Amino acid sequence: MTENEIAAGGSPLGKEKSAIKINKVRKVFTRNDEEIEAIKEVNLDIKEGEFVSVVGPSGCGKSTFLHIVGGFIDKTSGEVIVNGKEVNKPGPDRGMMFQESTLYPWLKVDRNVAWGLEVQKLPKKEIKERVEYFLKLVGLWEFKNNLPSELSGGMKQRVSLAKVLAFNPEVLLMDEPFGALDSQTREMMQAELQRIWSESRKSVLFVTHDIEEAVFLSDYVVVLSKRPSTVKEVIKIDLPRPREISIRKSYDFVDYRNKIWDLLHEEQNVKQLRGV
Ligand SMILES: Nc1ncnc2c1ncn2[C@@H]1O[C@H](COP(=O)(O)OP(=O)(O)OP(=O)(O)O)[C@@H](O)[C@H]1O
Repeated sequence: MTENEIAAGGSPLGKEKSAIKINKVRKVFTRNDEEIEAIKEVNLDIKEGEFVSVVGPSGCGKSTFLHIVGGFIDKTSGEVIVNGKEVNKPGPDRGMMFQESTLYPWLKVDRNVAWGLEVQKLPKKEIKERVEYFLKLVGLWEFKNNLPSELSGGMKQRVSLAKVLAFNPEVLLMDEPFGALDSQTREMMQAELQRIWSESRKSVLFVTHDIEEAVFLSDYVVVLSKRPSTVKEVIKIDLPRPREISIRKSYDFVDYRNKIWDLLHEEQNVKQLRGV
């Protein structure tokens, strides 16, 4: 995916397969007879295996956008296509992860990961294998018999990730998944997510407020404008992988960070001048 291709809403000649294609998505909320235009128009084409982050000024519509892709919020117009199929409701092809863990407090870790698979009535042997594989992948197999209340915030989010991956979704949609964690745990989780992503090679759409998190994890960072949002710029993050935590100190990393910071602050300044 190149910047021009994304800006143009896709790569007509591209050989790589699209994982998530967003065509002219617009969203207007209605509250007390008042219309609130959250998203003016977003076009994106995320190829299979890409990690794409979305950043933008507070309230610009990032979560709304991700929830539209997840099928949890109806769009006003436009099209969302995941692996060739138009989506209008939640489905197992899209695994969603939120800021707060969605684990059941009364179920042990392994049962939490198994729960959705049991609902889907998968064979017992397959459930057992998937639970073991994904708990090992997130490094928490030895905590399989613990309750969520016995885990730290970072561990809970790793279990949540194992739970989502166990469904084998085609794409992962992540809404500030590390937003509630302290900065050190957050850095550790970012490194973990990079490792897990490189092993699973899922396509990821990741919403964050944290510019460094976006640069560290992503192939592309999509910068949204202030509300009603449009795609202001798409930045290709051309840093080698795997990325060590120390890459944050490199000249190139700081350069990407500053560029995105400037783009976001241009948006915020316009807002302040207007007194909004
Ligand atoms: N259900 C709703 N009804 C009416 N307006 C809504 C609804 N949900 C969101 N909005 C509005 O849409 C806009 C975008 O909200 P959204 O939460 O998507 O932004 P965001 O970029 O994720 O915000 P933040 O960065 O603060 O988390 C906001 O103005 C918000 O008030």
